[in-house]
Amino acid sequence: MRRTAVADAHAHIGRHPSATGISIRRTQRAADACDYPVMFNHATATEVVIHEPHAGRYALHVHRNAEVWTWASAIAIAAELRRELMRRPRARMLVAGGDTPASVYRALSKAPLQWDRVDVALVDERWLQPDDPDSNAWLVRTHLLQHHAAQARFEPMTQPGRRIEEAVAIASAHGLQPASVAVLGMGSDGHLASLFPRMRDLDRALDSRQPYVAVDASGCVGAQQWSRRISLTPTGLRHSRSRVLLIRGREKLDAFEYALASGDVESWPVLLALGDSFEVPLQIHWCA
Ligand SMILES: O=C(O)[C@H](O)[C@@H](O)[C@H](O)[C@H](O)COP(=O)(O)O
Repeated sequence: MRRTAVADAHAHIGRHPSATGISIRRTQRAADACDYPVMFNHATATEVVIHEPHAGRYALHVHRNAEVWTWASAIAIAAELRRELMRRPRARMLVAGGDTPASVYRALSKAPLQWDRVDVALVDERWLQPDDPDSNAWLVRTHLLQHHAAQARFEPMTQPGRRIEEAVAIASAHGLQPASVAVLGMGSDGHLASLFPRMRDLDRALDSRQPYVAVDASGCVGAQQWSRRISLTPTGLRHSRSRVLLIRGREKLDAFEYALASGDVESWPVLLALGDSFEVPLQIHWCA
């Protein structure tokens, strides 16, 4: 049976505990695990860094540059989908919006998978119609649902004439199905999906038993001009078998480290992706 890129990365590693208590694992040939048209020499391009106190909660894949980050992230996501398709008739994937994941989605769209057996849904959406270039649906259609991935089945949340309550109910009904992977983004303020630090609706979203809620992010800088949104909840995230967090830039890595140090979910909702209830660690892919 074919191994996943991430599994191979872990299988081929040599482990070097450092003086700081951070152990660094150097990957070798992780990209060989996937029959992608791999366009870079992946060997020794990536380090997996695990802060020991959080071992088992997350692994941080540090990539040498944006190209390696793009392809390694896409390969890791494709491997999750492939593994699911080997076991089940369909695979479900949740995807984030924002600017960061566009190149990963373009690379992923070329993965040789049976995309007609893949369902794609959003982690969150701004309350915009799907043909609005600022909507997350537009991002997904433009960058992910291309090439092979054009065969995937996409569930946009918004539609002309659909009220926000209906959109939430429909997304929540679909969101009860298990997803093989949730592709997540994070704002520099530590927001996850559309769960913003100290947002007025945050407690309700955190306590919700539904996979999605409508939120009012007025006053939250990270929400930019789109304060009305629909977001995945912690309940919704628990329906994903694996989580991949895509971040780039020193500012976001620093924010993540502040979040870990603080441990305060209301100030750093990204911590929800780490929760103790998950069976597999969060896989973070980062480059400068
Ligand atoms: O609709 C949104 O704004 C997003 O889904 C959001 O949660 C995003 O993932 C982060 O804000 C990161 O966005 P950037 O990649 O643009 O920094």
